[in-house]
Amino acid sequence: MADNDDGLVLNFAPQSQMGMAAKQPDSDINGGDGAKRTTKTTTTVKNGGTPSSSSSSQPTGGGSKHQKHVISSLFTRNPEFLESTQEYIKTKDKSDSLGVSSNAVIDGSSFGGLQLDPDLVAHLANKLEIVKPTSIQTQAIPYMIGCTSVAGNSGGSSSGGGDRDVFIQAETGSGKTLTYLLPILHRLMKASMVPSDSDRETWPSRDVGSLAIILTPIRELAQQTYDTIQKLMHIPQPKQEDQEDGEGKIGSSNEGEKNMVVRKHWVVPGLVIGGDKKQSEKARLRKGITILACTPGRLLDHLQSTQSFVVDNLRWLVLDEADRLMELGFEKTLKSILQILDQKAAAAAAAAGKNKSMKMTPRMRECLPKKRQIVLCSATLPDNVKKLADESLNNPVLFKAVVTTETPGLESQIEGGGAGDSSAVTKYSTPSQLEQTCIVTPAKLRLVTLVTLIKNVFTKTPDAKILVFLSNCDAVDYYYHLIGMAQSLENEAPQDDDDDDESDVDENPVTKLVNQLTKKKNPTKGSFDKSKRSSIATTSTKTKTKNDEEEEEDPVCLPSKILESESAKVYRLHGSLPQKRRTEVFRQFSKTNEPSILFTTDVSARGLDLPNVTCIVQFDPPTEVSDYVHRVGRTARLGRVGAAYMLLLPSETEYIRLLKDKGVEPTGVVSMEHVLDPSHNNDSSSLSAKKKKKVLSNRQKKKNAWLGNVDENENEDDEDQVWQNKAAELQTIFERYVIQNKETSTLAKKAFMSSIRAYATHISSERHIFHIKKVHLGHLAKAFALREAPSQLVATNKKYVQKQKAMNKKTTDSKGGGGGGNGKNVTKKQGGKKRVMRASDISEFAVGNVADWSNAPRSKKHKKN
Ligand SMILES: Nc1ncnc2c1ncn2[C@@H]1O[C@H](COP(=O)(O)OP(=O)(O)OP(=O)(O)O)[C@@H](O)[C@H]1O
Repeated sequence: MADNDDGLVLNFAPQSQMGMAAKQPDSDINGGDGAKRTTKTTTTVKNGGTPSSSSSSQPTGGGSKHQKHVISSLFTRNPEFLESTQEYIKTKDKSDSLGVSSNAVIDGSSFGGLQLDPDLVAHLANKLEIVKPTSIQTQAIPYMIGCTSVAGNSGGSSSGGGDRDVFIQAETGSGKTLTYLLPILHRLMKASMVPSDSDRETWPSRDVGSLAIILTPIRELAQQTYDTIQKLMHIPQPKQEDQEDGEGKIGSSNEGEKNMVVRKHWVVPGLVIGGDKKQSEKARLRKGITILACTPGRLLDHLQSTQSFVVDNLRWLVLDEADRLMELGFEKTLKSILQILDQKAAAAAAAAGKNKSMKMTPRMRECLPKKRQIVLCSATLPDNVKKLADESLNNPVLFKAVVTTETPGLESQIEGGGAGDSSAVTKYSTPSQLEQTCIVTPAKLRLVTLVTLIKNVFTKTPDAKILVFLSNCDAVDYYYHLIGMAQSLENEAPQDDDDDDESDVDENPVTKLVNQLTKKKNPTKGSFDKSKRSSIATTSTKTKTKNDEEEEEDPVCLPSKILESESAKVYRLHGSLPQKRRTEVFRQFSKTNEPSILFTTDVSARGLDLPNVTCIVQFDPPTEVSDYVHRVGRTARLGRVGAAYMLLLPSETEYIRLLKDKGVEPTGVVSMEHVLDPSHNNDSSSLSAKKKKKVLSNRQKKKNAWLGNVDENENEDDEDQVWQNKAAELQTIFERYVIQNKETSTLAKKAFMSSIRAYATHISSERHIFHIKKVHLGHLAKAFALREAPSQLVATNKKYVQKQKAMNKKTTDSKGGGGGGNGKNVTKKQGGKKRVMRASDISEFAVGNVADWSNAPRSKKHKKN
């Protein structure tokens, strides 16, 4: 254990008085030149342990002026971040942009004006309170329902457009789902019209099979789309006598629709996602699902194995979050899906040519697209999607609500079927009313900054709903437990207090805390033990018995005791949870109006429309800028306000420039003091001034310390002392909780290692910013409330690597060197040797070579070796 990072460092004397226990500066791997070196350390107290005596001649209780300077090691040896010297903090002027909402509905417009079916318009207004369209809806809906053609269109239908493939590109929360769903429903409604005196046999039926497939990369998104379709489908069927009053369809001004009635019972929505019972899905597909929401893997499975799944007449294939669906992992599945759909369509067309019925009524042929239309939909348009447009789409037309590229005329390039200039810089756009702040915080302070930030949000908005994005499932599990279970000392049950008197003498909160910690005789006792866990669970489906206590099902959420918001609930959502639990969490977090935090991976980054999310926190930066756009897009939806925070290490601040290059401009960049120090909470400018002054006087203070002089900036230091003590106290609570709870300690180590692995997965163009060698692993351990030096973790990791190697060998042997399962094996060259990583080694969205990070220098000694 490297003790330099392991505990509270209490500073009672100038360095001139320091003895052997004085800290040596860490190796320069952390933060380079900017690393701040402490000069006042004399006594090290390991959290939860006994103060280790140093050679300091100073007593540990009150007395000299310097004795009240208690600086936690949290605040020493951190790399500097001086806001005023960073040119990229000149962010856009808030007052210029934040007032205008770029993804809101358009005043003075209406869905009726878009030529949508009047019943549908009435239903939207009366039941769903959707009256005015957004910009992207105004642009794309008229074309997709076949009312308008596109200038220069050579491939549109005779009905004036609507049949070409479509790309819908607009900001997050701008209503893209309704943009493609409303035209589909409108055309299905039209296809449902039959002459009022017609025979039942001539009515459209479910036998026609699936006419629209909506493909999404994530199950929750498929579920959400399915729910939306269901809501839209609840259009009341007009009474027959009303429809047959001689005027035909109510509200229709179309001559051809006179004496027609709507028979829409055959339009049935369905959902097919992995993790559900396949047999029941098969049964539903056999009966006929007209609009199917699904995920790629399960769709391909049914296309290959469910004979009764009819897709011969498919008219719409919507790829929601198209860029994600085209990424590695989905690309192959998607290609296979397209191949099968093409084969089936060709076979059906040939059969129809031989006079075999395709179960399409004449009205269907008239109202639906003449052939399958592919609709690609996303807030981001990277190059791989342009490539897809070039290769697979039918003369596509692009509808976009924002400028996405610097290259003028991209729209026409896509319309013409070209992939565009691959050298063009892809530009993204985030809602203009979204407040985006980057918080630069040293690795050691990441945890306390996160928790204090959450507390600050709850203070400002007591019923806030917060999403915290992490890079991997293990980190989600860990922080969910930590924030959900740890509690402050005041909330703790009284302990044995044999020697209480001593602790009351010292008024310093940190010392008091340390004294309390050293009193613990049995570390497994206390308020954090396992048995307590069940008692604070809010929702548990199982009745607890003695025997099954160990296996007790996890609750859906935990009531946090650490967040100073009495009723704050902590949730978690990631791809390794059972599907039932995922659905439960998604639904509960969606509908809750209580203050809540959802710890999640990128599984929640795209498409999810979680109502009233106040704020997004990116604790781990995303691995691509497009992911940043989607993550922050979970708030500030449809013209509402929202805030997004991203924590960056001082060594990562260049990422802000990279964001700017891609069109994403944070509205503020601040250091962690802005969060931790309450006096700065609402005034970032004063922070800069204060910070600047502080850094400038740093040398002088060091000098004073060496000379044993009284510091002139003492008052300012006292102010800092308060919030620094508070932060240290918070850190200690977490560290103690981890130490006392074996289960959490294991989770913490797992989370640490998975996070390091995930760090290695940043795309190559970002790797110079997010390079593991720039991260001080000892400092980073603090962010996981771990006091163990990484060397201990490395030992664990070595075992892990060996185990994985053995497993890989087994897999390679048994499969004759081939890849396994759905995932791809990644071959990495290491030290001249090839090492195969199985896809199963990799946490969700957290691919990386386990061995990479252990090669990073961890200490001077290690570096030398
Ligand atoms: N015209 C409208 N009027 C009122 N509400 C609308 C309108 N259009 C969409 N909505 C609602 O706005 C919310 C956001 O819509 P949606 O999820 O389709 O956004 P999106 O553009 O697909 O976002 P993302 O890119 O994050 O997937 C939904 O709750 C939807 O029902």
